[in-house]
Amino acid sequence: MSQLLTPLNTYACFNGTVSFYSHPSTTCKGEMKFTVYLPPRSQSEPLPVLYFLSGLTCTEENFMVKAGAQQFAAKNGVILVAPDTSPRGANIPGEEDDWDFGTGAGFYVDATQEPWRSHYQMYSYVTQELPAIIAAHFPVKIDRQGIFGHSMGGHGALVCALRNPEQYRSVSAFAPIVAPMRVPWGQKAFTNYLGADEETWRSYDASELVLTTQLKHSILIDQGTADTFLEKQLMPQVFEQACAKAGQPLTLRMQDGYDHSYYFISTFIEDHIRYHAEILWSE
Ligand SMILES: N[C@@H](CCC(=O)N[C@@H](CSC=O)C(=O)NCC(=O)O)C(=O)O
Repeated sequence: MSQLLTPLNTYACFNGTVSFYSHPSTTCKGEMKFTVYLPPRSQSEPLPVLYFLSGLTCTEENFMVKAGAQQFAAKNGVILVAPDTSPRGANIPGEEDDWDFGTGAGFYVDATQEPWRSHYQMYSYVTQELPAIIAAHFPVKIDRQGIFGHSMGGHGALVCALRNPEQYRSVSAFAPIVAPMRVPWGQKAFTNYLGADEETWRSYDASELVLTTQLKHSILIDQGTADTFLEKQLMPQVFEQACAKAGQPLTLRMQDGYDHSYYFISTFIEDHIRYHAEILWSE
């Protein structure tokens, strides 16, 4: 597993630092990028770490620039990590053709189909390679990890947490794709990355996973009512019903008038970071 990091840029932020890094990924077989926010407390003690998975078209930069998360990470003593959303420059035919598939749209799955399987291994990258790199280079409490995300990244966060309940103590999401098997974005990605057999899709669908694995803590989801993707791509009611059936505690907050943008995320980011910090600092 590669541990070589190339520092790119560093910016002072709320008495801590936002830093951009690049590294050769053995999982994705190419150069990958991520950003880290180190709050001031990390200079004197190891801290919990909170991973943010971004949505379609995003890079490692969107969340750090637009969400306004750093001041609340500083206040609550958590390190933030935001990876890129796909491999880049893999030279796979068609990877740049669509904004909702290929580059910028890795969907946090391990592709099993050609030509994607050689590089598009975002599930393993996010759950294994990246945490190992973070643990090797930054002052994190490795037994205190949380994960959250937006849209495609909300789907990724829920799937990573439900498949690894011992690894992630807390999970939340903004406007997540909670039922990818039933919606066009998910069906397109899963058909191409995972193949036509829909049975193989279940292990990447939060509304299926929650029926068999429940988490210790309540899941927090915020969803805007003015989100243009709400009915066709997001369908939070499917996850709500699955959680009710499985007995999984869920706080689903329908936020009146909010859309799918980072204006929505930045409005509620404080609540999410406080939710994670309370769990990650407890016990
Ligand atoms: N085609 C548009 C819309 C793309 C978009 O809304 N992307 C969201 C995530 S959608 C689900 O995963 C996003 O986070 N965009 C980046 C941003 O900074 O807002 C487009 O190309 O923008």
